[in-house]
Formats: sequence, C-alpha cells, structure tokens
Amino acid sequence: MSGLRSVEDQLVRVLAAVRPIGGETLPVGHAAGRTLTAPALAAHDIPLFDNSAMDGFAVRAADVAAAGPGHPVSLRVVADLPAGVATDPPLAAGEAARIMTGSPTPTDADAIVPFESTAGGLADSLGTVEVLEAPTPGAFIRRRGADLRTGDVVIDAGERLGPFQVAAAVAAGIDVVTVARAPRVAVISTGSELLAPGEPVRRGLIPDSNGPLLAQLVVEADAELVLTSRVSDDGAEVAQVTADARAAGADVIVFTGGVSAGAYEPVRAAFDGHGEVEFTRVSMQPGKPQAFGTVGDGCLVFGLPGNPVSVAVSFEVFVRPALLALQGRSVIQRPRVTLTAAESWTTPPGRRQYLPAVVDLVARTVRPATAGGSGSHLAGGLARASAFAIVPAEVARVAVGDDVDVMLVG
Ligand SMILES: Nc1nc2c(c(=O)[nH]1)N[C@H]1C(S)=C(S)[C@@H](COP(=O)(O)OP(=O)(O)OC[C@H]3O[C@@H](n4cnc5c(N)ncnc54)[C@H](O)[C@@H]3O)O[C@H]1N2
Ligand code: MOO
Repeated sequence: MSGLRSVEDQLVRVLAAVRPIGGETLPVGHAAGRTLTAPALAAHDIPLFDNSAMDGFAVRAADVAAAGPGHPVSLRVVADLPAGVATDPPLAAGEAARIMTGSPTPTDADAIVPFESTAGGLADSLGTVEVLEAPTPGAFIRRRGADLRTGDVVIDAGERLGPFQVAAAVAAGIDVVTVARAPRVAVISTGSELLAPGEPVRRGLIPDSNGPLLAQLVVEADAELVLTSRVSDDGAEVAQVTADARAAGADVIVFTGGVSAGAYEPVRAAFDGHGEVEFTRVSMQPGKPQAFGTVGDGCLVFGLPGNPVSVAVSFEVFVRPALLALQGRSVIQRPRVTLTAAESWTTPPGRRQYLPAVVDLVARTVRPATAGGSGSHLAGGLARASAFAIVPAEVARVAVGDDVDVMLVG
C-alpha cells in the first residue's frame, strides 16, 4: 500500500527519541524487575568454601583406595560436621568425618563417600565406618569458586533483575545494585463512547478495555503507572490530561483512540500541527494510524489507534521496546519463533499482519485466536492469544503447513 511507513522505520524514529532515564542504587531486595545500568560483580566466591555434595563421610581417598564390595575398609569417625559448622577437624591416616551436604570439607579430606557406599549407612555412622566403594580423589567435593570468583560479573548491565538474577546476586554476596529508575507512564483512553469497566452498557457505549489492557502491559514492562484516565473526544480534555500526566512526572504518555481520520479525533486535535507529535500511517494491520512524538523535556507521547487489537499490537511493536530502551535493557524485542500454521487464514493486502494467535509450543503450531479473522475490533479473541503471528505484507494467504514467524507475548 503506497504512502505507508514501514514498521522498522517507525520504530527507529521511536527509539531515536528515547533518552535513558536516570539510575539509582538499591538493595537487591528492592530492585526486582529493574534493569542494571552497571554490571553486578561477585563480592565473594560461589561456592564460598569447599563443601560436600552428599551426606556421608569426608575421607582421605588414599586410605580407602582398596575398598570394594567384598573387602570393606574401616575408618575411625573422629568428627561430625552438620551444615553450618565452622570447624576444620584434622584427619590422620585411617580417620574420617561424618559430613552433611553443604558442610565445609575438612582440609585434610579429598573425597566424600556417600552413606550409600558404606556398610552401615546413616544408622551406624558415628564410631567407625566400613567403606564399600573407593571414591576417586575429589569425589563429591564442590570446590570454592567453581561457579563464580570474587569480582566476576554476575549480571551484566542491561539485564533485568528477575528471580534467577536476584538469587545469583544474593548467593554472590551482592548487597546493592545500580539500576535504572522505573519509567513513569500515564495511560489515557480517549472516546466519548467509553464507560468505566463494569458500568451498565447502553446503545453506543462500550467498556474502556484499552485502559486496563495498557495498565497491565505497562506494569509487565517493569514501568510504573503514574496516571490512568479516560477523557471524551474533546481536544481540550486531552491537553488538560497531558498537563496532569506531566505534573505526575510521566516519562511516557500513552493515548488510545482519536488518531485517525474522523471528525472527532481528540489526540489529533490536541497535538496535530504543533510539530511535536507526528501523525503517520504504518504498513501494519492492525495499527495503521500511529502518532508519536515528544512534549516538554523529552516526555514520549504515543497515540495508538483505538481498536483493542490495534492497541495490543501497537504496544508490543512500539511502546514496549521504548519502555525497555528507557531502562537500558539490552534485549528490547519479544522472543520470536517459527511455527507451522495449523489452520489457514487470509491476510490484509499490502500491510504486514500481526494476528492474535494461539500457539502450541509442543506441537510447534500456530492458529488464529480470533474466530472472525484479523479484525482489529475483535477484543474477545484476545483472551485466547498468547502470541502474534507476523505475516509479511506480500503474503495474501497463510495455508496449513506454512512456516509462520511468531512473536511470543504471553
Ligand atoms: N476514513 C478512515 N477511517 C479510519 C481509518 C482510516 O485510515 N480512514 N483507519 C481505521 C483504522 S485502521 C483504525 S485502527 C481506526 C483508528 O481510529 P482511532 O485511533 O481514531 O480510534 P477511535 O476511532 O477512537 O476508535 C476506534 C475503535 O476502537 C474503539 N475504542 C476506542 N477506545 C477504546 C477503548 N479505550 N476501549 C475499547 N475500545 C475502544 C472505538 O469505540 C472504535 O470502535 O480508525 C479506522 N478508521
Ligand atoms: O490499522 Mo487499524 O489498527 O486496522 O484497525
């Protein structure tokens, strides 16, 4: 379709306007979901000390080198080492220490014999032990620093502090991390037809589903929601709520609705012609009409087309990458996989299709989530979607068995 801007071109313009927001130093326990702006370095080794991988006995491997099922070797148990113990008992020839998983191994020991490799097992483990199997030197000893050394990078700048990263940071003795501030976002639904969720419906009026959709998407992008609002199709209200959002410290304002070609387009009325926010048409379906720009000292303004599926797609394609780029995230795109179409469907001519989709990652198949096709008003079908099938503009129809590029979002 002529005169349409490519998705890539629009995204480049969006990202060019992103200025990384400031950072702060926070205790690890208060930084979940934040993005590191400086690498987090190990404050100590992991493991912290040589320790046992098994419940059993710390031994000198040479003492029991001759042990076998028919000829046990007896050792004197001279110490008991439960988890948390700090002692380092000396072991002379013929001596062993009972030891539990995670306890520091005695300096004199060079192997662990699990209870299962002894005649008496746990029941008969203090006094003497009869070893039935010769351990190889080093067996079941987890060496200090085998995972990470003091000063090693545990988490790179640009990485999100998720549960795995929090665990690794704590294990490496990291108390504080330097992270990006959470971007502050205002979500504003425009439309005189909009009702608060749950308000009684009547002809002409519909629930504002875009507001709750965006509110959750924003939070899931690790940003902070500072304002949600619903305004009528009146440009003056849009101007007022923009001022409110800026007063609330918004780094990003996301409008839905009011950006296309109708007589009552409040986002257009408020911003078009002022030079700060550009109104354009992008070669995608849904999501063709798009507004983007900045106000004030770099506050990003998105005007997403009002149709619910258009909002969901536009958020993934333009807003989420911007929110992650603001945080300095190294990967700002959702994961993509190639799956096999399990159903056929038609695609819009001349625009890249982003179709809400149901995926089966075991069978590696994809199918439309919306029964009625790719209409941008089919808000109900979104409930089944956990992905968008992305079909190039030049493809007119997807047939069963075709390879399809799929963006995973759920
Ligand atoms: N003459 C033209 N008309 C339209 C064009 C065009 O190029 N020329 N583009 C169409 C496309 S594509 C889209 S997408 C829409 C976008 O329109 P707007 O951004 O101006 O959005 P609205 O007209 O305000 O609303 C569109 C649709 O979505 C419903 N809506 C709006 N807000 C919400 C909300 N918060 N929650 C749920 N649903 C919402 C609204 O009731 C409309 O049905 O323009 C086409 N028209
Ligand atoms: O581009 Mo509109 O977003 O198709 O429905």
